[in-house]
Amino acid sequence: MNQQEGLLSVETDRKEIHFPLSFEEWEQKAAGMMQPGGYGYACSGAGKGETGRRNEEAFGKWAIVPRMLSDVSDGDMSVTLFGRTYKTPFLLAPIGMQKLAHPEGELASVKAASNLNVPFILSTVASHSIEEVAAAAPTGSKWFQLYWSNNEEISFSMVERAEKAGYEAIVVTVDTVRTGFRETDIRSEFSPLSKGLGKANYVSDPAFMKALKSQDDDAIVASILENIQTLSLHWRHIAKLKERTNLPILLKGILHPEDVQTALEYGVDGIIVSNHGGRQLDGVIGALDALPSIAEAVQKRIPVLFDSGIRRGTDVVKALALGADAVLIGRPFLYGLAAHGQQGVEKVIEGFTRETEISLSLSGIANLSQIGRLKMVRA
Ligand SMILES: Cc1cc2nc3c(=O)[nH]c(=O)nc-3n(C[C@H](O)[C@H](O)[C@H](O)COP(=O)(O)O)c2cc1C
Ligand SMILES: O=C(O)C(=O)c1ccccc1
Repeated sequence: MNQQEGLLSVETDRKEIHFPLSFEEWEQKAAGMMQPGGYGYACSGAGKGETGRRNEEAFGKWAIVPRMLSDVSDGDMSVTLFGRTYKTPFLLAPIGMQKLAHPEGELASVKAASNLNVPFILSTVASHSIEEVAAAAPTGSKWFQLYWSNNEEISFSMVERAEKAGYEAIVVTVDTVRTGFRETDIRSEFSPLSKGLGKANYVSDPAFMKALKSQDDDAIVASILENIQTLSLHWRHIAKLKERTNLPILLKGILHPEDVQTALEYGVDGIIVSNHGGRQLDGVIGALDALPSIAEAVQKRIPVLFDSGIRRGTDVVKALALGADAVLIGRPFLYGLAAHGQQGVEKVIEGFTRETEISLSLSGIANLSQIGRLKMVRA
């Protein structure tokens, strides 16, 4: 037995399960569980992987200057987003086609998120539909991530379904007007959408089915591929969406402070600083390096969330100290799902919770409202 694995173990029916602890261990375990094409799709990035590496390296270039003698006995890391309070500053990032990782797909991860009071963001290209995911975790907080469809009636229809099913926010991903140049997938000829793994929200959508010319599998896949790439995506689409829903709208993939100004003018309710985990445009700024100027532009008027490179609790503290209100956990939970299903996702969230709590105490921060006391310097 690996000594570190032993630190996080539970007994079930006298059979002990040993869970990985660090991100690297989860990733290694997931690699052994997933099909090579699927794992390659999940772990790799666009181009030569420059941005993917930069995302993780960015954390090492910032150092925390902790505060002492601060009485951190009343530790509280709760956060309030759009009127709902969560005990931890985490969300699960929208990750498409989770059946690639585990047969229970999104149903396992939404249950884990719901059990631990973490909002779950369902992808447009999920393996389970908006309604199935809502039924699996009726009381958990759920948000819906929208890939704008070329046929916008489909977008509005999905948003309406999400609203009806009790989802609490719409996340419009703006960095994916087309898929990035992903060499790993080109080489392995891996296309999960073509396999039909991301069709659940489409085939259950009346507007999509109405527009479909033929109902055979190839036509469905072709129509999804056609709809998902909206090169014309523009602020005017956000204005239209605003007219169609009362739910808060967040933009995921903002990196430039001037886009924040425009977002505020369009009445956007939240920003997610992200470069899609280095999967879209290679060569872009590390997400953490973009965060301070975005937070500066937002001036606390709307929530700023963050993802891309969060691997452990100290990363969470750094992102919060640099201006994020909460962070999205991406690949770490996907690997938890691949390795141990729902329980794996729970273990990953618990690991983040534990390390973040310890790190905040040792930084001299009892309550997240005091995070501004923490100085960050270039390491
Ligand atoms: C396999 C995979 C699928 C993803 N699918 C989506 C998606 O459907 N919609 C979306 O907005 N982002 C998607 N993302 C991006 C994540 O939401 C998030 O931005 C990214 O994983 C953050 O990087 P990290 O996981 O390296 O921390 C996906 C990421 C991965 C790894
Ligand atoms: O793979 C991804 O990162 C992703 O977001 C995506 C984009 C288009 C289709 C399927 C998934």
